[in-house]
Amino acid sequence: MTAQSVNANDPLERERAHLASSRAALRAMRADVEALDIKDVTANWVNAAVLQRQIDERIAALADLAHTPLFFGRLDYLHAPGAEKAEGAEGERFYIGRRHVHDGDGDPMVIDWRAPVSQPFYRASKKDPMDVGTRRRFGYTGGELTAYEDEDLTDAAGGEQASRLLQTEIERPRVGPMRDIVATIQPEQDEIVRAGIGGTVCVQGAPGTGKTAVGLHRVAYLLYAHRERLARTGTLVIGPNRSFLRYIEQVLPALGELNVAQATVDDLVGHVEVRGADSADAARIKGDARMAEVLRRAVRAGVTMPVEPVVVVRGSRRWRVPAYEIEEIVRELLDRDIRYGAARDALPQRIAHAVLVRMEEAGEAPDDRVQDAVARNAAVKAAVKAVWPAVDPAKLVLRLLSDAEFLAEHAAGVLTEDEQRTVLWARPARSVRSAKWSAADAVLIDEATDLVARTPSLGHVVLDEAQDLSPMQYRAVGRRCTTGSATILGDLAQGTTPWATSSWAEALTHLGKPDAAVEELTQGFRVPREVIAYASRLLPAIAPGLAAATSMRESPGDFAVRAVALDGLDDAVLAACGEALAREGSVGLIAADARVAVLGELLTAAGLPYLAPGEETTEAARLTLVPASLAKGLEYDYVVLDEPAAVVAGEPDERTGLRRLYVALTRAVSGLTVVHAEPLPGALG
Ligand SMILES: Nc1ncnc2c1ncn2[C@@H]1O[C@H](COP(=O)(O)OP(=O)(O)OP(=O)(O)O)[C@@H](O)[C@H]1O
Repeated sequence: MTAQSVNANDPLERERAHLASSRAALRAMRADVEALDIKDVTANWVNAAVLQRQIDERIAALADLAHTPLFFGRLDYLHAPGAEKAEGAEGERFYIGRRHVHDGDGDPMVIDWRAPVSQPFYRASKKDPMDVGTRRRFGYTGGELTAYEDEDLTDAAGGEQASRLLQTEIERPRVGPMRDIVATIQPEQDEIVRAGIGGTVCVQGAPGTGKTAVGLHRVAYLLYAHRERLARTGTLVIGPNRSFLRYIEQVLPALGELNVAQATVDDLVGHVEVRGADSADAARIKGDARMAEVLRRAVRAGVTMPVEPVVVVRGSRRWRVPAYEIEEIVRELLDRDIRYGAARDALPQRIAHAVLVRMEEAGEAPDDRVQDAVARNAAVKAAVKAVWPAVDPAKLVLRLLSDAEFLAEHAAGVLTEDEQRTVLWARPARSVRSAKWSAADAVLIDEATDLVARTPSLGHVVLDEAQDLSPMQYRAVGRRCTTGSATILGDLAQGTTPWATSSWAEALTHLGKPDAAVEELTQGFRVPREVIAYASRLLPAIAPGLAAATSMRESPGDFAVRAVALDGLDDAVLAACGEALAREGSVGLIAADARVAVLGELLTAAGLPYLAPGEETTEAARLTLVPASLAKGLEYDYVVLDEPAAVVAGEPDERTGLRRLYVALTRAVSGLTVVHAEPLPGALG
């Protein structure tokens, strides 16, 4: 492997020339789209608006961003791809980049990283060169092409060597939001990114192993490989909270994908305004999958067997369907596995059919229109209303949580009496609007809504930080991809909810994808070696059996644990922040939620401006004050961790506390300073 820097008249100049002409070609592609005149092709303004929006998106996607290099790699194939590998068959050269660029003749100048031809860039090795002779990686400095590095894949004898450019990319200081990793996706990551759309993949990975990155690149890949299908069905990325979503929101647009929706689980089930909170016990029971059975029973409980016949009067004739026959229809609908609302819609037609049979027996020849008319007949409507009443999902849940008898009736044998008491509201709510709904209640309403009418399925859903979901939340996500697939990302050791999952097999079952493959990522790209070793001391207590991540970072990282006297804590924390700010990159001060207000005042008094998590760090504003509860998924170059014991004490039980601490300890990219006055918790002491 050779790394080279600027040197006139060398291959680097030729590569720069290719970059310049590729950029010119991209500008031309953009100009072509901008010049499109849609006046002649659209007959009405609705079409015109839709088309114009598509054109605007295409123009945006064709932007030449100064700081995202147009290509980052080159593959020299030994033969033309697909051609006979006969002797003498000529090889072909492809530049690999974020998007496809072609010249005026339509010949490719840059190939999209997601194209099949690009795959060897990520996967080829000396053992399996995939018909590639040379793999070239490019190095950029501020948008300028400044270096390249070649790997001769035909030289099977020479060992595999780590790439300098890859190493530089991994060690690069972080500022601003999350960035894409297209230039450096690793083989085991690529396998997940390019997994087929048909299957659901679940990824267990220690902190910083690239789960989020892999999930986002997988959506981008699927959109490329199945554009039409996913444009129709939709894609969605689910993250734990707003600040996390803001942190990741620029990755997909940078890859040219502007139409991927983002949401939290709470957003998905936003049927009511959430203003209340549950005790941990109540939330755990409300999140238990057994609640689905309670709801199923409660929804169907409104169905009552008819006692009266239905009598339809048409003209001078009366048609009578006896109660027992309607009961048969109702029983049959109950037995069928269809939604409550769909069955309710079917019932009038079924009763009308029974009337029509009688008409035919009497020698009439009614057609479909007659059946429709009978189905709309007032007597039929009244019967349906009595037998199969409409269900308002929110009202139903309101009643379950307010009315002990109603709950007992449907939870009998499913929830214990104790559990029933725990979920019942202390003060029953009067209306859906005035009720103090909790997040778990909203999930129950979502389940009830789906029992009434099927939730539409998306084409692909990415679920990040999945370990924190309750079984009922998994069900809520699962019904949004019943006919599609999902990518489930998480780390059992980072589960910090009282209902956090302890097994992926179980989680996948609740999600409705029990056959999904579970993959594990162990190579860590974020946390320095010493820091991950320190944090991993907590693993036996928080997730026995899980392996610690390795660290791909060569620099050992700065790591310090400072014990101070109780009255010296605040000053020591300020000093540590000052030291971190003297370095390059972002700084995160992570503290127990209860300490955040005090620390905020302290920073302000010290003249240190700070941001909230999710607000974009810039060169000018590099310090973020992070409540431990929002640290998940985020990363900072330097982390100052305030009083670990307080972080642990902020959680309802010790294991959850230690897991929260594990999350906080694994946010650092270049260095971590732990400042404490109280004894260090658990295995850290
Ligand atoms: N192949 C790669 N090349 C370069 N950087 C990478 C690669 N994979 C991951 N990274 C970087 O490592 C960091 C951690 O990645 P990411 O946030 O996706 O990890 P994670 O597994 O989701 O972590 P956590 O469990 O803490 O949420 C990010 O800065 C990401 O860009």
